[in-house]
Amino acid sequence: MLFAVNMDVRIPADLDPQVKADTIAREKAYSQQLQKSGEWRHIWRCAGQYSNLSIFDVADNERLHEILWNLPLFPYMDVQVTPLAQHPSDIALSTD
Ligand SMILES: O=C(O)CC1=CCC(=O)O1
Repeated sequence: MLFAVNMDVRIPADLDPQVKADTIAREKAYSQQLQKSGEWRHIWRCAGQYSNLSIFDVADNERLHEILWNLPLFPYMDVQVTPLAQHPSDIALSTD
């Protein structure tokens, strides 16, 4: 199942710099592990924002929830999830 996930990162200004650096490093390692496994298909920076737009390919809603809930930055994020369906105009689906 494909999902588009928008993550807006809102780290408090008064968060300890070492905790912030450690959390961001753990976020990167966690994300890259899931990219290698194929569940985190794409990650794009939303230009001009501390946000990303990511595409996940996971077995079900529960697996997506597990992945998002365990993001090290999750406590500092606003997350929006959009389930994706095939578009009928997608030329990849065309039999013509
Ligand atoms: O910087 C971000 O957009 C938050 C984030 C998600 C995965 C990652 O490595 O950083």
